[in-house]
Amino acid sequence: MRKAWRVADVRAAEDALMAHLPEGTLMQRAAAGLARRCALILRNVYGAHVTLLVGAGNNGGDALYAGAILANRGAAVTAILLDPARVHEAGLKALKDSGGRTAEQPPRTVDLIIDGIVGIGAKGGLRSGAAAALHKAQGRRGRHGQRPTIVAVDVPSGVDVDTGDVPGKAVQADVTVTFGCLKPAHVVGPAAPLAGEVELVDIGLRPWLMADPAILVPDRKDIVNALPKHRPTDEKYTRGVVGIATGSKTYPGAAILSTWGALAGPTGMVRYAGGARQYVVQAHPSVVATDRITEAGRVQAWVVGSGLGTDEAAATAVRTVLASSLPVVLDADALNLLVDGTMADLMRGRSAPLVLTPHDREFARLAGEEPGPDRVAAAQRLAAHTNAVVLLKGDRTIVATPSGQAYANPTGSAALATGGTGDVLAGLLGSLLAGGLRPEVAAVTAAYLHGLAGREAARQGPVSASDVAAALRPVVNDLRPGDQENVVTPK
Ligand SMILES: NC(=O)C1=CN([C@@H]2O[C@H](COP(=O)(O)OP(=O)(O)OC[C@H]3O[C@@H](n4cnc5c(N)ncnc54)[C@H](OP(=O)(O)O)[C@@H]3O)[C@@H](O)[C@H]2O)[C@@H](O)CC1
Ligand SMILES: Nc1ncnc2c1ncn2[C@@H]1O[C@H](COP(=O)(O)OP(=O)(O)O)[C@@H](O)[C@H]1O
Ligand SMILES: [K+]
Repeated sequence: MRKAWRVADVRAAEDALMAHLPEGTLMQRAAAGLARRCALILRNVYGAHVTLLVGAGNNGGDALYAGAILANRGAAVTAILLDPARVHEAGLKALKDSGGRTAEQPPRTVDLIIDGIVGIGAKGGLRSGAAAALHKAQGRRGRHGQRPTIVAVDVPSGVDVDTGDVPGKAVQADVTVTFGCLKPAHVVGPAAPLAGEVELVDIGLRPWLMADPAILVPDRKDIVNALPKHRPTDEKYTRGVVGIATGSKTYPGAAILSTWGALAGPTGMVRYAGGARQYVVQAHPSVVATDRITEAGRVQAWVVGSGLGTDEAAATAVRTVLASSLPVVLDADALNLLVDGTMADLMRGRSAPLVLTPHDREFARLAGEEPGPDRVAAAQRLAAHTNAVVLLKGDRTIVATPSGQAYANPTGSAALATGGTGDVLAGLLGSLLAGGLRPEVAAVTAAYLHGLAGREAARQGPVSASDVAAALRPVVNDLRPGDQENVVTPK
């Protein structure tokens, strides 16, 4: 897992580390890493035109020192000081001593813009002076007529570092060079795509980060490790059976899509219970279908939700699974049935895992408030309140546990923003739960695989939820560890 820490924890670690180092050491390390990445982007540093946007804090200091390193290597470096009365003096001196200069306007040629406007000290969106300087520099062209590359120092300026919110104007970076550790803005919210490619420079901070990370971000290895391995002795029941109670005669599509998602998961069998049974069996002959949950036979987890409606029969279905001692996923209509609070005790009193998968509007109905700018905190609050793992859907889907752990999914794809893809996700998630994964691991794994499937489907053209469902199986297969086989060695 990659990890992101909040600003207060970063500052505490920096203070602790700096107490052991000569003054300025951390900034020198940061600037060296920043300059190294800029040089790689420029390829020929000699003769390159670099413009620094320099704010009044240490973020500007980093930019000035990196500018000095590039100037020493023969780049023409121009610093635009956004607040000339408050500038990192030692950094400015270093730049000037290396042949760099200051100016009020960016020069005619700009190959590279270094955004040192503001870092972890940010408050609100870009201020007007900074936004104007950025706009001008971005309008220039490089030596070869190309648009300037933008490298953000630590974070793209203008974002809320702790939440990933973008409250106003902000820098859209090609590359962000960050120091010591990732921060939430690199991995969640609308800020994350503004960072472009994120490079983490080691400045020796990690041993001093005492606080727990605010957010975990799974990578491919985590998902490979999470996926169950089939044993040679497995049969369908030992692999787990997932029960799907979604869709209805009116909405059979939801049932077909969620069973499709479930079929891509690790379970040995998928049971369906509900009004769309005929359609489901037609689409997926391996599914064993009944009309009602109580008739379905044994399963190891239930998915109840989308397309079910919110009538008394639907409410009974939700109550039945909540009263069981099985892991449960509640999605879509099932979430709306929780809103009036009549099932609150049943829900909070469960000891078996429960995963809620709201999108923003479902979240607002359920929580009584919009997720707002801090989606991680919002998901954590709902998770604590409901005693459930909450998977808050979005372009960077968040998973939060009742104990306050939060994960951000890195694989989201706008291709998923199409009707029915949530049904596919819920089915897959149910299969992972029935396969024995802990609820937060199942949720994180499902979101990750679902995002990859969206990307894969998008390679073939416009995406529908069926395409995402069809793409899931090869995606899962690609990440699933090889099954144990009985290998017979010839004599
Ligand atoms: N600490 C360390 O050891 C290390 C720290 N390092 C570096 O220091 C950075 C943190 O530096 P920092 O604490 O000086 O704050 P910083 O991000 O420069 O911002 C403060 C300035 O920004 C201004 N400003 C605020 N909001 C704004 C906005 N929306 N738009 C425009 N301007 C805005 C604010 O103005 P004010 O509110 O005071 O008027 C003030 O002038 C960190 O991100 C990393 O790069 C590295 O060298 C590694 C070692
Ligand atoms: N812009 C986006 N980028 C990445 N993923 C997205 C985006 N928009 C939606 N998604 C994903 O698509 C799915 C949509 O689910 P949902 O809103 O329940 O739709 P439906 O109810 O139509 O199935 C979620 O997994 C969500 O995270
Ligand atoms: K910055």
